[in-house]
Amino acid sequence: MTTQPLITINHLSKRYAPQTDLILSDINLEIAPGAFQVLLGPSGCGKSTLLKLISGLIPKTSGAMVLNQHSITGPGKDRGVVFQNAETALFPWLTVAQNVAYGPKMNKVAAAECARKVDYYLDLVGLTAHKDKYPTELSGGMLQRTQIARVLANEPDLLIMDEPFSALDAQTRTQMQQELIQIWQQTKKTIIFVTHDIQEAVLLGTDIAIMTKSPNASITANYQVELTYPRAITDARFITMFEQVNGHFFPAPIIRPFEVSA
Ligand SMILES: Nc1ncnc2c1ncn2[C@@H]1O[C@H](COP(=O)(O)OP(=O)(O)OP(=O)(O)O)[C@@H](O)[C@H]1O
Repeated sequence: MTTQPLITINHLSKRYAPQTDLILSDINLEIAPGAFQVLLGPSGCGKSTLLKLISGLIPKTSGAMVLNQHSITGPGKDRGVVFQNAETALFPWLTVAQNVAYGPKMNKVAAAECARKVDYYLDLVGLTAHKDKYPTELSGGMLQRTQIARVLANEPDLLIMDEPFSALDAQTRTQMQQELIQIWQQTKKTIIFVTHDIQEAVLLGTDIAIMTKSPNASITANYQVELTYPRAITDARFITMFEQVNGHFFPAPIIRPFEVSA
């Protein structure tokens, strides 16, 4: 990495209770400013645990995490977290616009600036026409867009996303993936995005870190994906990347219909 990393993780380990296995063991990762870093691993390997550590929501067992040249010791305004379940992350008694305004208001941002931020981020996620609706009146995709706008309105350096699209139907998910790439390109935020979906990882990431199973989960590779956006799953280079990543989890070659012999 030639530029100074935004975040550096060195020899990070985590166990939840004394005398129990390490969930994460010796995690090492550098993330460049502006990267779209995907964390890809099997269910239960500790992806959410790693995100919670980076978010400062839980303490590490050992190792170091440095963000913007400061050690991570707790939650901070420099990080914003987008959760899988947007419904529980939003305040149901506030409208879409009020949910987005919540963070800036808490941070005592002046009313005019707060209104400007709300307008800007609602426009960015395509929700201007729905700003007066309440969360119960929104679709799954709209809920997730609201959550993204709400987090972005706090203008964090790092957007931390924990399987944000996994509860959505396939069509909405594809649309949200495309929209997220546009949001990322427009805001130039650094994103850490957890998924266990290999296709989603190759569609989105500039970098894809491969996690092994827990206990003692670690990162065995961090692929730089050289493909331009928007990416097409039918592109030969996409398929090559997919197969390379897939090989970490399913060593046998993928059998395609045209390869199956009668
Ligand atoms: N608060 C906790 N106390 C004890 N063990 C925990 C706690 N939270 C998670 N774990 C354990 O840590 C391991 C990793 O869990 P984690 O949720 O981080 O994995 P994950 O990769 O995000 O899983 P998934 O993809 O299924 O969401 C699991 O064995 C889980 O049971």
